[in-house]
Amino acid sequence: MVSFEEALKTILDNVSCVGTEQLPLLQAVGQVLAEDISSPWDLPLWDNSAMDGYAVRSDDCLTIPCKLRVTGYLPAGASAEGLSLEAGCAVRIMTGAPVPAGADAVVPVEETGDTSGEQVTIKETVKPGQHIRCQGEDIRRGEQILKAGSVLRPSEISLLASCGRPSVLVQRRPTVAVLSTGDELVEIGTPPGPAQLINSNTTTLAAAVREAGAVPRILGIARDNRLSHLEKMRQGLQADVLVTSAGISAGDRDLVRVVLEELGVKFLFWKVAIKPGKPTAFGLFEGRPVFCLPGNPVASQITFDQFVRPALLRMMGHRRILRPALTATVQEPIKAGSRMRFLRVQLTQQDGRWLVASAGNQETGILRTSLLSDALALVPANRAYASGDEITVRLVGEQLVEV
Ligand SMILES: Nc1nc2c(c(=O)[nH]1)N[C@H]1C(S)=C(S)[C@@H](COP(=O)(O)OP(=O)(O)OC[C@H]3O[C@@H](n4cnc5c(N)ncnc54)[C@H](O)[C@@H]3O)O[C@H]1N2
Ligand code: MOO
Repeated sequence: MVSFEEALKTILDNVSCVGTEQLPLLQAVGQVLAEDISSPWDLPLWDNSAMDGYAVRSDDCLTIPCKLRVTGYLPAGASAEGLSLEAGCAVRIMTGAPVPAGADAVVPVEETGDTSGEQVTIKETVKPGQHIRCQGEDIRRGEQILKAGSVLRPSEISLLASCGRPSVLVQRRPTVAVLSTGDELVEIGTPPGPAQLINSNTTTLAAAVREAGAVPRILGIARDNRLSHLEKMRQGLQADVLVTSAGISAGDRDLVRVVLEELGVKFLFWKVAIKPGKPTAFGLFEGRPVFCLPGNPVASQITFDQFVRPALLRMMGHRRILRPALTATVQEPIKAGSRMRFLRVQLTQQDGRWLVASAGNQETGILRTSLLSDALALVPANRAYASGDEITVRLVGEQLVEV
């Protein structure tokens, strides 16, 4: 049996990006850039006004107040070509409009008076260069603005759009086949009969695949016989990644590993010293990862989050692949166990410290506890904690703050 750390390392050492694709900007949000980007032009493209007001020559405004003659009007979108500001003159200008030749400052309208006629009074001191956004002050033409490996957030998209890029080369999202196994399962929509239960793991795992940014392919249910497993798994092995649920422990009908081996999957481990999630297996089929997760819904969710999610993120080119961890203070004693454990916990903040408390019954059949938890506490094997001890917790889900 491998340790949690060994299992994660084995997985991460054996996965890599699956290829690139050219995508329109909007479809590329959240993906990882696969090319370096240089700007084709200066940004700003030309000197422009940062305020609604008057373009002036600062030398004309050495004595305050002063009066200038208004000789033009430049709304955003108007061209300043051929326009040159004479001494003693001002041009009415709007935010974003090009600054006319000769002007070296913009005076916001609030700092002016007597603006009705052909004159304007400048009421405040004018510094050369004020309220002018200079050509190229942000980015120079030819300058590298984004490196391959950058994650495309709205701020990266903003730069790409400003550079006139309609599409970009990004790391492709892997396809992930999701297969549940078991004779006891019925699909959502069919009321479960005696000894039957709803196949919830398929939808849960597909949702987690989508949340990670990859593309789920639902294969349905493989029944507990070799032929059914063979048929579904052949399909599943065509995807970039195969994730199976259940049928991987010691039961008489636990066929997953045997059939995958028959199809050519080479397993690198098939048990991990963690609770929940001991019967987790990982293998490769023609270099593509195959994850076999335990059937217990909580175990399958936790093992997906700890093993499959980081692997998918790495396959999409992300460098940040682990959920954030923090140190929290234990409020109730935690007993030692023989395997490393993931406890579903709640976090609260007090006097700048994080306090951690169990989110409820930790049995792997209990779904409610997951709903109530906002982190997983990582309890090493054979380690007990007393109240007041510090423990590492890993946040689950997106952590936002309420208003
Ligand atoms: N002798 C041993 N028995 C078990 C061991 C062991 O090491 N030795 N490990 C236990 C642990 S821990 C777990 S976890 C389970 C996992 O076993 P499997 O992955 O083989 O899963 P199953 O036995 O087929 O099912 C477990 C449980 O989950 C329910 N299930 C299965 N599929 C789904 C689904 N798609 N949606 C919702 N629920 C599902 C299933 O009905 C069972 O209740 O094995 C222990 N036993
Ligand atoms: O360790 Mo099994 O993975 O829950 O309950």
